[in-house]
Amino acid sequence: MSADKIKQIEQQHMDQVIAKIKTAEAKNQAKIKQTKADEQQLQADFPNNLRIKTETYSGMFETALTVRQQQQLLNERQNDWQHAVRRLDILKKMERKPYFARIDFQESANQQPETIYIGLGSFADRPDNFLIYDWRAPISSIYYDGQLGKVSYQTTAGQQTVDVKLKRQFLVENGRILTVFDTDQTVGDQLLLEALGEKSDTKMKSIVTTIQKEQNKIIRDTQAKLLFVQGAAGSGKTSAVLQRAAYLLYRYRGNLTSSQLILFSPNQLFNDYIDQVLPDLGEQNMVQLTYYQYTQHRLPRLQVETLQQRFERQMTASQLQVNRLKSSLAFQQATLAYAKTLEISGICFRDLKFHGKVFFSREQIQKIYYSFNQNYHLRNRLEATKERLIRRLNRRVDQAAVSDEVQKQLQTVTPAQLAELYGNHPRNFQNAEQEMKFLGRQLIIKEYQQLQKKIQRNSFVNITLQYWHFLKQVPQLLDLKQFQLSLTAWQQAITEFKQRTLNHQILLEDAAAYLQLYDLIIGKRGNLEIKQVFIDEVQDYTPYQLAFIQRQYPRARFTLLGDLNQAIFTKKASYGLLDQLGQLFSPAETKVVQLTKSYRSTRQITEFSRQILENGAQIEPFTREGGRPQIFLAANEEQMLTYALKQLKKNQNKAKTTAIIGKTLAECQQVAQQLIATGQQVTLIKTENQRLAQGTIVVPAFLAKGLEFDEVIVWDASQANYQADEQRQLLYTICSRAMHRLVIIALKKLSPLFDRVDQNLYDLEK
Ligand SMILES: Nc1ncnc2c1ncn2[C@@H]1O[C@H](COP(=O)(O)OP(=O)(O)OP(=O)(O)O)[C@@H](O)[C@H]1O
Repeated sequence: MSADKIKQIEQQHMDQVIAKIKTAEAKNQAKIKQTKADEQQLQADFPNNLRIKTETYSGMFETALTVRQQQQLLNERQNDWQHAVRRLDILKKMERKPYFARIDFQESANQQPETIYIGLGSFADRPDNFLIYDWRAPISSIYYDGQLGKVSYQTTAGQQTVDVKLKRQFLVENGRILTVFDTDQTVGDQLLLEALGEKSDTKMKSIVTTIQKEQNKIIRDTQAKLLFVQGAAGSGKTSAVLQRAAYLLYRYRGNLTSSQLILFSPNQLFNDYIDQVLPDLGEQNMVQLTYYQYTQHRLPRLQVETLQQRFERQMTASQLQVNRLKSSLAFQQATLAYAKTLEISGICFRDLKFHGKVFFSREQIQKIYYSFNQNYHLRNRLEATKERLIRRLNRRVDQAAVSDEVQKQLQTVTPAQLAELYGNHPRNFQNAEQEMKFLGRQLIIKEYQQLQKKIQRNSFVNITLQYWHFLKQVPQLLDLKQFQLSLTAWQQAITEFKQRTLNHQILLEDAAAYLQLYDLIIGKRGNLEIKQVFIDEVQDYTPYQLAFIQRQYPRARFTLLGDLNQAIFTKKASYGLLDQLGQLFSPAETKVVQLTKSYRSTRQITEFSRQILENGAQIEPFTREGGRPQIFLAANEEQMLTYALKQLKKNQNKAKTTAIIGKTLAECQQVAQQLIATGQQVTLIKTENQRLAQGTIVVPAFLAKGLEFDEVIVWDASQANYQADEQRQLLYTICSRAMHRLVIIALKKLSPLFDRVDQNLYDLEK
């Protein structure tokens, strides 16, 4: 059959499906209206149906029951309504693009071939007559997994094998089929090529129509407790994990909701960049946060080191070793061991004060804390202490209530104040003494409530002092020599920690251990609700941080995605990460998937940037062609600027997004200023709380993580700026942000980190 004929027949089919989708939309709209009307009716009728009976206990019970029932009915209507609204949203999307693929297959030789169409959601015009299958349905897997011929897929009843006869892809716009590709005509990659050739956007798009086989494995895995994805820059890790979240929500519908998923992102800017993907797939967004946000939220009194501070912090050799120690699992083990010793002695408390005077001294509190027998562990020890403190507080309040001073004060209150003191309390006191005691208590209770809150919130635990005490114990708990550290160097680190806390500051590497110790002392239980934790750019987490996160979500399965070659914070230490993870998750329940093909950049850019790495050989470029990267060696700053302006002009004509990526924020501020002075429209991205913008942006490397741009101009990749070997991963990360064009500008002498790159892979201008 000719291609035109195929297209025509397929269009007819699509038209029929769209007509049915439209009918369903109308029905859905009616349903939305109906459920809303029902809800309003229910609300309006409520006062008529409700008979308030409060005279007797059973009457009150009956009233409460009616209110509960009403609430339940309302909730049901609300759910129906939300469900219908969401469904309508998907139908509207499907009306424009009902499906993107068709598969013909035979279950066995003597059975009729079947045809299915695959789209964003499933759609049936009658029960069991599916016109479209959800891309996440078990059968849809064969579209992503294999070529023609025998292909297996996983069903709830086990593995099933079918013979795939036809695999057809459609490029659709507004209900019109633009192109049809049959993958047996060796144009399987055509659709992918089209997708990758598109312009960059300030929002990430879903990859549902072109998920690759390896990515499909990540998306559909339901076995592993730890799924670790090591993938080259641009290999689709982030894309795959978002598709995975959508898949899991579908697969466990009814048992899993988006509020039970959590995603740790590298920075807030990135969070914003990816927040459309799940809604585009018809799912609600999950909680997205950064590790910094998590720790800062839990440490309101301290200023946790920001991304920029962390990136730009200069460390001496021994500070680097201290950092390595504080990042390690050995340090975590030391924290746990130290906490255990606190069951016997050594806990640090602070005085609880009232009106500036000591109310419970720390010695008193400590005495209570250690008065319980050895069966009391940290958690119940603290609980029991709090209980006793509250009891003592109550006794003191009772005493104060009948004191002469308070009783005298009572004589002076106005009738209105008196009425307030009585509140709703029935006035059936046994005697006048009881009544005066009650009123006295009411009068002073507010003042004491502050103290009570302090007790409830564990304010009497001096965690900073405790952590400092712990740091001092560390040489007894682990071998400093293993971290090439002398005792003096360690003591210096303790002094620095103390100095910082005096200024209310804490380093990110201290935050995990500090919180861990606090959690152990107060016996904080993990969040049992969360079922899936996703961590993107995991190479920038330390083993300690991962261990800490793992303890926060004890019931969750973990998907960790990263590229050890892009460790811009943890640098080479990240190469050992996988080994360390082996200590946190059982190897039997761990699955490691490698993604080696890089989709983001043109072949020329990937071939160039992988050579910056010492071990980049296994990164495979995707065959999308473009120009060779350009390197420009400028003699002075003026030339740098002129060259950059020339590049920007080219892109502005094509309405492309260009990112000028500098090493530090200071450098970026300077470049942006200079460009603006020449009349250029540029957006400087200074903090992670900004939004990405179209056009030209100037962004420091540490914020460009995970993002991509049509063109990247690396600002000043000179020897002066990128010299040390530990900058290699940073340079690779920056270069690999480019989708279509990569330009590198350097002042005077190019960074030696490019020495490894084959000179035929780029154009050099001077
Ligand atoms: N199967 C696919 N179909 C279409 N586009 C894809 C596919 N896989 C990846 N891409 C595209 O490649 C680009 C890079 O993907 P993504 O950002 O998910 O990669 P990554 O591995 O997280 O990269 P990095 O580590 O550099 O942050 C995106 O534009 C994405 O849309």
